[in-house]
Amino acid sequence: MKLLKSKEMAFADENTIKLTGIPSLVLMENAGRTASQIILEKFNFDRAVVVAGAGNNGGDGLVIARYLLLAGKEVKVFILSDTRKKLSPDNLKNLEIFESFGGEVSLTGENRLRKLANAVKEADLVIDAIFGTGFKPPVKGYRERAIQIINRYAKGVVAVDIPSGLSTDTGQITGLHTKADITITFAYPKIAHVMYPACEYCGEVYIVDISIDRSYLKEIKRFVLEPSQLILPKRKKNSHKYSYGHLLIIGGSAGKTGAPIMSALSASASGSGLVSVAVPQELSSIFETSLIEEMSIPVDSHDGTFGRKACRQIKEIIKNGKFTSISVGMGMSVNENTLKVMEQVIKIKMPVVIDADGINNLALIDSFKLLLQKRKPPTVLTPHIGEMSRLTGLSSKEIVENMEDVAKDFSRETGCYVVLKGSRTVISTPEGSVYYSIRGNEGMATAGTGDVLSGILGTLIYRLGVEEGLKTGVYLHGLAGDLAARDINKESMKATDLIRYIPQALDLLGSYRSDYRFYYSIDPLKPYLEGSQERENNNSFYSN
Ligand SMILES: NC(=O)C1=CN([C@@H]2O[C@H](COP(=O)(O)OP(=O)(O)OC[C@H]3O[C@@H](n4cnc5c(N)ncnc54)[C@H](O)[C@@H]3O)[C@@H](O)[C@H]2O)[C@@H](O)CC1
Ligand SMILES: [K+]
Repeated sequence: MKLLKSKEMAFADENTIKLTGIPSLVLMENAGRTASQIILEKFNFDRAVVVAGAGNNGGDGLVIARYLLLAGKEVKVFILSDTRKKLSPDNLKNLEIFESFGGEVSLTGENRLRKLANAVKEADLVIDAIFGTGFKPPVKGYRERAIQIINRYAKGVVAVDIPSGLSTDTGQITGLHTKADITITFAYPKIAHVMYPACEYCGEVYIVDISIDRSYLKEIKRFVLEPSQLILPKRKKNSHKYSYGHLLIIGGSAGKTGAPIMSALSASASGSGLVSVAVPQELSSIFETSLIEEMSIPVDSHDGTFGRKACRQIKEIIKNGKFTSISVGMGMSVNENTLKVMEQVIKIKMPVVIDADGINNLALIDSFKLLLQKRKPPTVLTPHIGEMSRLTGLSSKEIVENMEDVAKDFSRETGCYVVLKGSRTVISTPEGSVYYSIRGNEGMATAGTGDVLSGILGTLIYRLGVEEGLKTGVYLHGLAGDLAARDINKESMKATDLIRYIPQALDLLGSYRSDYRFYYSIDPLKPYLEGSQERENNNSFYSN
């Protein structure tokens, strides 16, 4: 599904209203009606308080208030404005409708905050409709105090569109904001719903189809990866091992033999027909004993790393072998000879995934951007934040706060695919598409998980084509991590556990089907991934 910024959403809203003839009040009705349905399904409650702002987010809140009233709930509405004159036309209209249905509304400027606090204390649930996509920081005065009241006293919070006080277009926190149990957004998710730390305050995110004309968003090439949209590798009955590719892994050095081994095992688990690992000769016996199905190719070594002749030998190996893609860099170390190996590898006309020390070596070559630009076959770089910092000279902070732009700029400049790994992983393509993955968890912040990814990606870029291979590979890797976290725990899980969970992750992706509904969760696999601890913590109040 697409992932939007507030301006893009406003553009689609405005054009839908102007050019399709659907009135804005109908969009608001669609938004509020389905949102109230979600609220009634997800929560057991009698008393709700709706805290509404003066804009259209508040208008949505008033529609929700009406449907909750019709459902027999006790509903109190507080509008954070000192006068009705400041309300947006659709907000005011829905306020009047709500009142004609017998609803109770308090205009809450400076002086009714005590009343609001008492109502919030007594309520089972607060609907936060203060600010939506029209929010501009900072929050001040009585609105700030209203948010403090919600944060202090609310037993449950539903955010309409976004927790009020969060800025839609960034994962960064700009000031005080509400903290929601669930967030119900409209048409498409926005950046704050998926990027840390903001997304932690959204709770589970639901997306409601409000009848926006999608043709106005054709140009947007920013997506959240969805399991139903991913292509999976398939086997043909009439086939042989060469039908499924031969991945060449290049890496390893003394003390870091585990990295290419994990990469090789992951490649086999994700469906590579054959896997070979080119390694420093003196470490060869380690690979011979650790790898059974995968082959190792010893090359010249010196002091536990690649030797002087390794570069030429690797060139020959590739010339004479029938490889279909290369993953390079895992545990390779950085020295004069590995630098030469990297210089050689990027000249080879074959799709390549460059990871870890492959990136660190590359960053030391003066003209590395030029060399990348010159490459005809696809190049994939899989940097974590530190490696991206080495490639770009940007600080970690700059990268974390602008993952999409940093990855996109690098792709544009070099013609490479970038898989920028962090608490969220962002994929960017040379054509300017960006994919966000919401899969994976903090348990994967442990040594070796990147090596696992390099094996999966090296395999799937051949099996599925580069773009689809990266999308499926990144999601699969995160899903294996989420399954491991569910069954083991986030502290104890290790990179090798991820390899063990690749089969189950592939099965889950293969069996998952989605149906069209007026609303859906941003994470449809969540029910499959809840650990025993989460299941126990789910009290009957938030029932799903
Ligand atoms: N037709 C549409 O455009 C639709 C809009 N929808 C809703 O409308 C929302 C966007 O509505 P709006 O553009 O009216 O904006 P919002 O309702 O998000 O917020 C804007 C209001 O808050 C005020 N405001 C913004 N930042 C402030 C601050 N820091 N301190 C004090 N006041 C502040 C603005 O002056 C304005 O009154 C969406 O989030 C969504 O909930 C939905 O009803 C679906 C259809
Ligand atoms: K809100």
